[in-house]
Amino acid sequence: MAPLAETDDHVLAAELAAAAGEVLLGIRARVGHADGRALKDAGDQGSHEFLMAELAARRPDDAVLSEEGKDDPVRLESERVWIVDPLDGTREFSEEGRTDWAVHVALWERGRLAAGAVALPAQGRTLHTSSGPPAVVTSGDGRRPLEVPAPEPGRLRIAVSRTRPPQFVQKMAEILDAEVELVPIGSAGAKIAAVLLGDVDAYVHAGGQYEWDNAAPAAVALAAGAHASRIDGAPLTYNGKDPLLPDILVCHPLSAPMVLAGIRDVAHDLPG
Ligand SMILES: Nc1ncnc2c1ncn2[C@@H]1O[C@H](COP(=O)(O)O)[C@@H](OP(=O)(O)O)[C@H]1O
Ligand SMILES: [Mg+2]
Repeated sequence: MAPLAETDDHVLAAELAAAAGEVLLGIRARVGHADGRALKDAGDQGSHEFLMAELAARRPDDAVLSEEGKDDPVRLESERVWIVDPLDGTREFSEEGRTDWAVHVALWERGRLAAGAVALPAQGRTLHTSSGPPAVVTSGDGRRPLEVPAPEPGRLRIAVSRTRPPQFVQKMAEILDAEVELVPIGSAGAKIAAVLLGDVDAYVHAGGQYEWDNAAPAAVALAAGAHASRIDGAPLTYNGKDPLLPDILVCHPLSAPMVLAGIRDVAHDLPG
């Protein structure tokens, strides 16, 4: 672990997410894909245990909210809470050859997301916040600043869940004043990374999700200059008593008014 990680939360988030990714790649190689359930369980557990041990050692005073851990109410009194999803896109992790799964490590501090990292181990890259350029992507080729690319006029590629796309999204695609393509991708982190890397233009999700599914990706997206909000346009808030955070929109700020208006026109069960 680089010495900087001892004082810099961005560096720690990035290093832990990438290192947990290495743990997961090792588990995938060792357990194999023959028994999908066994592989999913080994991945969830192995990455969770690694992250819990590292956070306990490196930030002993901070609270942790992990998808795989028991929710400790002490986090509601804490000023600093790490919100982690040890393996997002568990289903895709268990499918041979798929690269759309991620490790999420975010830090919530006094009401706001202070740092975040999304490792995409099978893609060999990690997107994370930084104290230099606000967001960066690191890979074998080094490190470069990350800025959400502007959309091509008249075209909108929207990433959606492979298994649980929002009910309204097809209808919305039909009414938007653009050529819309729906792109199924696994993992919230992988979908938001696809927006930030320019592979798609937006991510729309509704119907269920938890803080660990989107805290780290939202932290990176906001740092990269993207729009990230609830699907009614309200800000995303974290470390709630109930960690349910069922919907999210991430896109370039230029696309946000059109997509928010499209959602408003077709969705009848919006929150709030
Ligand atoms: N309707 C829903 N209710 C609860 N969680 C949901 C959900 N839709 C998606 N998720 C969670 O969001 C993550 C991304 O999902 P998807 O790939 O379908 O977009 C997954 O996390 P995990 O893989 O950590 O369980 C999944 O469980
Ligand atoms: Mg998840």
